[in-house]
Amino acid sequence: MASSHFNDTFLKACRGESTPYVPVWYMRQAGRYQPEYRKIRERYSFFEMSEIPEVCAEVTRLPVEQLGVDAAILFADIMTPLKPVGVEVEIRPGVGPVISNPVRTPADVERLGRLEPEEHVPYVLEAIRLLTTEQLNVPLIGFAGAPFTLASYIIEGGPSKNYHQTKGFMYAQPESWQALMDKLGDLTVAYLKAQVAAGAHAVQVFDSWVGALNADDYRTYVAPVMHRIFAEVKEATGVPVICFGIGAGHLLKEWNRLPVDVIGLDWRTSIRQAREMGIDKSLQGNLDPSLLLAPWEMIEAKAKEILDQGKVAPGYIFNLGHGTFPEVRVETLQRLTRFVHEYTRN
Ligand SMILES: Cc1c2[nH]c(c1CCC(=O)O)Cc1[nH]c(c(CCC(=O)O)c1C)Cc1[nH]c(c(CCC(=O)O)c1C)Cc1[nH]c(c(C)c1CCC(=O)O)C2
Repeated sequence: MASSHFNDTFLKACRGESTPYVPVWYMRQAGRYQPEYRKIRERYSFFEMSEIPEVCAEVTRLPVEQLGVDAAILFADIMTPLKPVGVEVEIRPGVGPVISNPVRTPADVERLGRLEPEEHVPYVLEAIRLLTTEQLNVPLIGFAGAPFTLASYIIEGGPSKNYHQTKGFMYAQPESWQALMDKLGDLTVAYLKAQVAAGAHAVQVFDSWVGALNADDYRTYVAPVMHRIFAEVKEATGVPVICFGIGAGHLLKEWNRLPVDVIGLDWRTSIRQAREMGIDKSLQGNLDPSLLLAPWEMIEAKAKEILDQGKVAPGYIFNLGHGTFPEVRVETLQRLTRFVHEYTRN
């Protein structure tokens, strides 16, 4: 451990226990808004950065040291575990993952391989070991993309606005869709279990784009695999698990039935609304990241409003409603972190 004091406020809040202040971290807290990140990125591609354990660990640590946040998140991408099982993917700046051999047929689903974490992503596990045995004094969050969101990239071949190909595949080829969910579910369970075995203290599953489905279709086509992933990871590891997605306010009641500890909210649903809907898990979120470009007074007023709703009960973690982005100033996130800590310290 970097210092003798391990800050476990984030883990306590995940478990619904009381904390001396509201813990905070930011989605995409390692990224191009940091001059130090941009400097390292000049020398490596995205995947090179995350595949060299020392570089991965350095980039993961940077926001913890720079912003004073209460948790680190592994520097990798949701596409990381798909590369070794046959998905040809590159990360294009300003675009995201682009896949040159998209999945379009049942035969394409058959061809996807099985993930053996120690063999296929040893660098991820090595970076986690470096971070958790000596470098960090805050918890490390491991993560994975959820099957629907991963499927959306590998079927569309890249980012999408309406997910026609993905949902078309789901409706037109339900058996093959099920096979795909099973495969991606196995991959996600193996990947998350390996991350925790290597030292990760909690895991977040990003189902960023699942809000494209209505609640009935979510129940039919996606909820079973999500249930299995969370149940198997919880059973095997016992660490807190977080479920997050964008534009998924209409799915919150479905998520509340999953065996998760924390639900991550985007900015469309307030903490109060989620509680009024009967969501009884710990909550994480949800300042609109666009607000980070507004004058400080506006950011502070909105943060206050969110914190006033969150801090009334244990089981709350401050975060953004989605990732931070290149135009955000480091100073803004530093100031916001200080504000969250000071405003909620009891
Ligand atoms: C959908 C999704 C992706 N990746 C991820 C998601 C789920 C969360 C979300 O909804 O944002 C998850 C992710 N991607 C990254 C992390 C690392 C940890 C962290 O949050 O700091 C995490 C947790 C690094 C990254 N992943 C990516 C970057 C930028 C890479 C670069 O330096 O060019 C980073 C730091 C690339 C990426 N990868 C993806 C996108 C949309 C992009 C951004 C494209 C861009 O705007 O340039 C797919």
